[in-house]
Amino acid sequence: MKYFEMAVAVDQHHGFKPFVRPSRCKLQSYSQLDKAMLEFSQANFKHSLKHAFEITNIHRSFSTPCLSHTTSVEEESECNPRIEILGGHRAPWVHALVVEVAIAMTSGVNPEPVSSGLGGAYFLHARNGDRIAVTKPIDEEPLAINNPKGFAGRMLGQPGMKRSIRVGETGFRELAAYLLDHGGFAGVPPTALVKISHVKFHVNTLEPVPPPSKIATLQRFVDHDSDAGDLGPSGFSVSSVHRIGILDVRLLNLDRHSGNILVKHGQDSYAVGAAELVPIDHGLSLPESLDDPYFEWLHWPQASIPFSDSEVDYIYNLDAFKDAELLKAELPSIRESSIRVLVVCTIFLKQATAFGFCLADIGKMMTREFHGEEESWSVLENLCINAKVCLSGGALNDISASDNEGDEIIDEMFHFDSEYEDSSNQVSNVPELVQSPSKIHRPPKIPRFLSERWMSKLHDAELSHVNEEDDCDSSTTTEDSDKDGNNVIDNHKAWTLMKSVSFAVPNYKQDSAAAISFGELSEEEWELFLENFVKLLPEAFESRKNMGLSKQRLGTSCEF
Ligand SMILES: Nc1ncnc2c1ncn2[C@@H]1O[C@H](COP(=O)(O)OP(=O)(O)OP(=O)(O)O)[C@@H](O)[C@H]1O
Repeated sequence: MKYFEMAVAVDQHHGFKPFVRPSRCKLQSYSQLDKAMLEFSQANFKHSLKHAFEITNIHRSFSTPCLSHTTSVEEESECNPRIEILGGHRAPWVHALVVEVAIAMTSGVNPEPVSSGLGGAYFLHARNGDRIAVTKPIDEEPLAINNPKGFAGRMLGQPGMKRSIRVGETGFRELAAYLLDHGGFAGVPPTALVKISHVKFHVNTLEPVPPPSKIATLQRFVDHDSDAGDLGPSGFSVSSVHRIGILDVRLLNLDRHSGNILVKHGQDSYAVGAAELVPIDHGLSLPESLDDPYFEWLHWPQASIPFSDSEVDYIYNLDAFKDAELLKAELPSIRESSIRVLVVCTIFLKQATAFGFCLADIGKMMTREFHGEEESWSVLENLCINAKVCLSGGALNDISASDNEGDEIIDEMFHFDSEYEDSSNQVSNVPELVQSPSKIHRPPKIPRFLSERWMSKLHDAELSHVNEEDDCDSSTTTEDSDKDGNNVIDNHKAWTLMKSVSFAVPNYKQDSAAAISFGELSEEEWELFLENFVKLLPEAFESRKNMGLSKQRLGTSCEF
């Protein structure tokens, strides 16, 4: 049983800020505390302000580490540890977590640096020594200026470990993952974005400096027995694997390695399928452009088991646009380009599930393939390239007229972060494995579906699964002559043509420097892109299914 006194402090920048200190009021549970804190902080502004003034003296006299009502001058001079919520106010359990941490900070225990991982992470302890939270300051991320593990060097906002995610922006994504994990479906631990002041964190300087204020993620510590890297997957429950996989697909998680999955054994620690999994570390999710995800579960047998009815229901009820609104409301710092990646991946997941694919099928379609030293676009990326090709409809006729203009249109379809090239020169102390490629290549060549060159390529391509009618239609009716006798192509016919061939042509060669992004599209283009994308899905899925079935047939008919 815990005893708390609750109060709310207010400042003009951050609104309501809860603080507590051990006291007389009795609460039955943390959920009750969380609810009470939330209600309290949402109370009438004037009342809370008055209350804040009333409690200011109590706060000071007790030297609590809580959120106080102070001016910025007072704030500077005050040196008690402080914590305030910057993001996640309305998320469940967040207030209880922050309150608990605030109380723990009274004990003056220093954060315990976590040895694993590439970024700076710290365990926070309760007075009794139990770990209660993990905090990760954003300036200690891998490559960020104060990284304590030798991976420092870049400025906030420059490309990070993954070029599609900037340094200093992984914290938003950790909170986004928690916000999007509706009903705790995947079990992302309660997470908030906080500002922590007057606490000893790492700073890369030899000068003695007072502990700085840091923006950090704060996540509930989850008791666990090991991580997924310590065990074979046979012990993991099917639903745990599916739920984490569903989250990863929605977020296009680039970093779901086994160390980012905590394992809690069931009562019988050796029972098959009994262990529950807890996903952590979502900082490399929601990239600004499509990228190559890493899904550790991809080859676990559980991922090939069909989704259960309740999982299918959950997926069916996902609303990509509501999720986008949620992120915009709760996390204004998340970029539109990342939100659009969420929308594309959610639609892809929903449609693929409705088509009957299992988690492994879906994960594979999102992952790039390597052939020798060459990497090829994923099925999802190919789809998006094709849906973007359709957007250039207005300019399509121009492509055949001039190679240069055609190149421009192709360039527009891919995202090249010119900052990347510039910023890579400023990198220092960055291990070779994460340095930028020395040369930025041209974008991958994609078929110019209206140029003569591309048309002839199409005819050469193996169109085994394309039905004859479409084939015949596309070859005879898509080209007309303009008044100068040049071939021009009607957009509608072009669409029909593209639809019929887009999954028959070989994967376009992937170029490591290119990425498919959506942030640059106007609202109108974005809507049109999504329309195109959804139209293309059934054909792509059918094609994929046929590939799978033919492989299966090959397998069963083989005699050894
Ligand atoms: N919510 C949590 N509960 C328990 N332990 C945690 C939690 N979050 C992180 N940890 C522990 O802290 C370690 C480092 O955390 P995390 O993986 O998030 O850091 P990172 O620096 O981003 O790592 P990476 O190099 O994998 O990106 C984890 O391996 C895990 O042992």
